[in-house]
Amino acid sequence: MAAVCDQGDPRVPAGGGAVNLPGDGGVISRWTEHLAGQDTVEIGQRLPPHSPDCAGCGPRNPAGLDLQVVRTATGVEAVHRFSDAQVGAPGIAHGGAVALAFDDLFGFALNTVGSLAVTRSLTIEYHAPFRLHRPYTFSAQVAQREGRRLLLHADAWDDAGQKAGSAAATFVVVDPGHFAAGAEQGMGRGD
Ligand SMILES: CCCCCCCCCCCC(=O)SCCNC(=O)CCNC(=O)[C@H](O)C(C)(C)COP(=O)(O)OP(=O)(O)OC[C@H]1O[C@@H](n2cnc3c(N)ncnc32)[C@H](O)[C@@H]1OP(=O)(O)O
Repeated sequence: MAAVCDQGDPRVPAGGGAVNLPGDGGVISRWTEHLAGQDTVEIGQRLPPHSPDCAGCGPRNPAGLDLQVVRTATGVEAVHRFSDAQVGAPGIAHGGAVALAFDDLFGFALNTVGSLAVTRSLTIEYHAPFRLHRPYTFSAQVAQREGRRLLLHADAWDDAGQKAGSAAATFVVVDPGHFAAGAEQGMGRGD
């Protein structure tokens, strides 16, 4: 099967694409192609970042989480340790950083349905504090599709198997033109 992620350098996803917006550096066209190739993604395979500068998964963003996401049988998964840069209360990850992790992981779950979509609503349940430097396993999947609406669910567990958080989101399917204004203004600091 064809790989959608260039394992050699996750900063440079493979592929081209028919949709090109000025100023996007090819990010939108590459991501659209990855989504279209969703049935070629193997279970356990790492997925490419949304962009090199993405706050959730971009390896080039020094303020980002640098999430490493893999495809699972039912959706996507990431094991993540929050760092000192994401501290809220002492020793505990900021709730907004946890929400970022869930939201970005939902963006990867789009690979299982092959649609480009954006977050319309996001609800987080914080069951327990997310401790800094401790590994948490985040798992997400698309639960339902109703027209343009995608209903998604995610959970996060600590390394003792206790649920630390869960999330529900509604994403709305958009076409690549949705990102045109942002692309014209530059999608990241490298553009
Ligand atoms: C660059 C590489 C790519 C990368 C792509 C992946 C990157 C993922 C990154 C993580 C995700 C993000 O951060 S995304 C960034 C944060 N999110 C955003 O910026 C989105 C901002 N919002 C918008 O642009 C807009 O509101 C849209 C596009 C989401 C929707 O606007 P619209 O197109 O006018 O659609 P609208 O008619 O309002 O709603 C569409 C349908 O959804 C329903 N709907 C609306 N709200 C809700 C709701 N809360 N719960 C249930 N259903 C709802 C409506 O009833 C309707 O149903 P019906 O009448 O059709 O039945």
